[in-house]
Amino acid sequence: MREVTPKKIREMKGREKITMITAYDYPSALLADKAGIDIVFVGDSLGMVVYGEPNTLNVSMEQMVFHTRAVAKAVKRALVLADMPFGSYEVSVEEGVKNAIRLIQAGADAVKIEGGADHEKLVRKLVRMGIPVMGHTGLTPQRYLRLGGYRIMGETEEEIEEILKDAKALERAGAFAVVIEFTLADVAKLVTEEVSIPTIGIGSGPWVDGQVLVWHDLLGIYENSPPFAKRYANLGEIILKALQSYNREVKAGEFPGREHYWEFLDKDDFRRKAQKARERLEEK
Ligand SMILES: Nc1nc(=O)c2c([nH]1)NC[C@@H]1CN(c3ccc(C(=O)N[C@@H](CCC(=O)O)C(=O)O)cc3)CN21
Ligand SMILES: CC(C)C(=O)C(=O)O
Ligand SMILES: [Mg+2]
Repeated sequence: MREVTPKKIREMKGREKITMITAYDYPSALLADKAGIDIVFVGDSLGMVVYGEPNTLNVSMEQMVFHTRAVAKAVKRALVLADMPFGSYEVSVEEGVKNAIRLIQAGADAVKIEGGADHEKLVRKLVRMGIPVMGHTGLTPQRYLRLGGYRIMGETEEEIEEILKDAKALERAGAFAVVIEFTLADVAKLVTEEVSIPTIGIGSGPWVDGQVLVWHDLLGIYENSPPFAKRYANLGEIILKALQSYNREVKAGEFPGREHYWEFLDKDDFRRKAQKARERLEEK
C-alpha cells in the first residue's frame, strides 16, 4: 500500500492543496514521486502527447495497461491513478468493472472516468467492490467530436447545471475526488463549495482543492499545449541542443572520445590473437 491513499486525498480538502501530474513511463514516474507530488496519473492524454494522435479517442485498454504497469513500478509514495479510456466503460457497467479491474491489476490504486451523472451506477459498483474512483467534469475530452474541439465550459446555465449535477452524482456515488477541466473559474469555485469531495482543477482557476497538469506541457516538450498550462521548464529546447551536439560530434569524429571506449594496451598481443582468430575461421 502506497503512502497517499484516496482517504488521505479526501481529508486534504480545505487543509492542503492536492498536486497531480500525468506520467506515462518509468523514469518520469520516478521523478514525479521523488518531487513529492500527491497523485501520479496515467492519463489518456498519452494518446496525444506520447502517440501523436489529434485527440484521446483512439487510446486502447492495452495502452493504458502497459503504461500503468511502467508507472506503478516506479511509484512508492504517491497515489497511482489510471484513466479509463474512451469505449472502456460506456457500453455497460459490467464492461466498465472488467476494465477497471485490469487497470488495478496493472498497479493503479484508483481509476478515473469522464462524466458523473451518466455513470453513477458504475461508480457506485466500483466503490462497493473496493476500487476507488475519481470523476471528471467540465471539459471532458472524450466528447471531442460532439463538442467540435476543446473549448472552455460553464458559460451557460445549462452547462453550469450539468457540471454541478456531475459533481453531486459523483459525491453521492462515493467517488473520492473530481477533476474539473477547463471551466470558468467561478464555476469551479461553486462546485468546490457545493461538494464535500476534493476538486482538482486543470485550466479552471485557483479556487479548487488541487491542480493537475500534463507532464509534456509542464516541461515544454509538446507543441500544442493548451493555453492554461504553465511551462515550468523548456526541456524541448534542452533536448534539441543535446541531440544537435551528438549529431555534430559524430559527424566531426569527436564522439566517442577517449573516455568512452576501451582498447588493447598491448597491440602485439592483439595482433597475435586476431591472427589466431582468422586461422580458426579458415579451418572451418
Ligand atoms: N497536452 C495536453 N494537455 C492537456 O491539458 C490536455 C491534453 N493534452 N489532452 C486532453 C485534454 C485536452 N485539453 C485541451 C486541449 C486544448 C485546449 C485548447 O487549446 N483550447 C484552445 C482552442 C483550441 C481549438 O481551437 O479547438 C483555446 O484557446 O481555448 C484546451 C484543452 C486538455 N487536455
Ligand atoms: C487532462 C487530464 C485531467 C486528463 O484526463 C488526462 O491527462 O488524460
Ligand atoms: Mg484524460
